[in-house]
Amino acid sequence: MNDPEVRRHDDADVLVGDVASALLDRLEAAQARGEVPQVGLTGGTIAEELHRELARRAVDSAVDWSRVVFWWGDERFVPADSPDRNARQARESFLGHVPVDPANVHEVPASDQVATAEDAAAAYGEAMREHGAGFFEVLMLGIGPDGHCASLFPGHAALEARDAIAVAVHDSPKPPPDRVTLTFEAMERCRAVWFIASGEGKAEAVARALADDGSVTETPARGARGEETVWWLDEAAASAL
Ligand SMILES: O=C(O)[C@H](O)[C@@H](O)[C@H](O)[C@H](O)COP(=O)(O)O
Repeated sequence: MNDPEVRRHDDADVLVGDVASALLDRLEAAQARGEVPQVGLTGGTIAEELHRELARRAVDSAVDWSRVVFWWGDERFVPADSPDRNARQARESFLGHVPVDPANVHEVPASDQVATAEDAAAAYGEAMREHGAGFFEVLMLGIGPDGHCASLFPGHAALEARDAIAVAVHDSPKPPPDRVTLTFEAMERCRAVWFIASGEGKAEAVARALADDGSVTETPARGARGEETVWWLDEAAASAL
């Protein structure tokens, strides 16, 4: 597991363009090796911008979208058609605009499909085991001002989860309160974990996440590491480094 790499960009537009370009290149390379790459998407505002940019660039890329498998790093435990669902936002901004194979898009079960967030986490983890995932080519993550990533929030029990791919989260400080999140253990099985962060509002959390010392309990993003970990930042988000 390598040390995190930081890649700085002038502004959010340049940041989103570079991440989109790098992701498309990585998917093409994986497919050229005969692989069917698995990608973990994330929620959040800069992720939405990335999704729109990917949809714009998809038509000119060599990626065979029917041979890319999509998962989510976390999801809100709300009804499937809720505007709060990360999957709904990703379908509207990205997946609905590229020819993915619906069988390759694995949403976390919603609150109108299973009884509890615990059931959703168990089913999602089982789906990942069945499909040989957990070895994501790339897992995308955002970071909150409090240093959370996915739905791993400061001081929450999910930070300590072991022997589980996904767990339920309740009383999330970021609404909605009930969620499902990948665990740090699942993230460590990813070839690459890519954080994307934009704006002054993230600068302090980014600096805490990348500091030489600090606690994962206080800044969960410190605990999210893949075989490689890249922080894609604009200058505003990098301004406290
Ligand atoms: O489900 C979620 O809420 C997201 O997965 C969450 O982890 C998000 O990535 C960060 O909170 C950053 O969100 P913003 O980019 O909107 O600040």
